[in-house]
Amino acid sequence: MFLSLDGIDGVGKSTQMRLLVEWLEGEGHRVVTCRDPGSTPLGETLRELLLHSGEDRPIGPRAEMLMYMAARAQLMEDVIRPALAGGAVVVSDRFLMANLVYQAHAGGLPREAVAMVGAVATDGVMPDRVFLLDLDPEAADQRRGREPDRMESRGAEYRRRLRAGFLAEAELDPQCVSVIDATQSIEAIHESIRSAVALDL
Ligand SMILES: Nc1ncnc2c1ncn2[C@@H]1O[C@H](COP(=O)(O)OP(=O)(O)O)[C@@H](O)[C@H]1O
Ligand SMILES: Cc1cn([C@H]2C[C@H](O)[C@@H](COP(=O)(O)OP(=O)(O)O)O2)c(=O)[nH]c1=O
Repeated sequence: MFLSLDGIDGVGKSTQMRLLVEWLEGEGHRVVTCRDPGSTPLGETLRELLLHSGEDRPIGPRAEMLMYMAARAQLMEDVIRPALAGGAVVVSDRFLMANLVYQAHAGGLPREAVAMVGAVATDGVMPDRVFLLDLDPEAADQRRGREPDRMESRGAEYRRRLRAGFLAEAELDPQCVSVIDATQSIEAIHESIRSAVALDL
């Protein structure tokens, strides 16, 4: 089974991922975790470039989209596909939905073009369930508690488009995407995620 968590920055993904993995392992499942972009040598290098490049190394919107896709393609080949083949539960911190939202809905690239590149990058392997943690961007900003990185410093309007983009993507695939009200307590959110996963397992 392949699960992913997504949503705007600071919404509580890492917190929920940790709790979900602890619970799954406690239930006796073998769990493989990853982060997108990242979790391979190429992916971590691309992540560093994507999140920490300064003005001396501009990254245009198309290059940015393709760099996220390249990181994901390597992640699929080296981590996700072998883990699924070996019977593990894969839990990914973000996946293709983030590309559709950050680079298409909020970033202005055509959604269908990004989706087509996504089909190549993932080789058609998609999460069985995506947990979308939904929160007002201002509330998420307050939770973050550190300096914004390159993606996080794009301003309030971009962040509002992100939230709307995530909700629009969720509406396109309500069977697969569970939208969770992230204003709830950490434990209440964990409980919703856990009960949905228990039904799927
Ligand atoms: N439901 C919640 N309510 C209040 N604070 C939360 C909640 N979930 C996470 N936090 C806090 O918000 C901050 C960001 O959470 P984190 O899991 O790192 O978010 P993300 O991985 O989405 O950036 C952390 O300090 C975390 O303890
Ligand atoms: C996967 C992905 C992430 N992103 C962005 C979202 C985040 O701002 C950033 C990295 O995500 P994340 O792992 O959430 O970083 P953090 O350590 O800040 O929690 O990259 C995209 O723009 N496109 C993508 O395809």
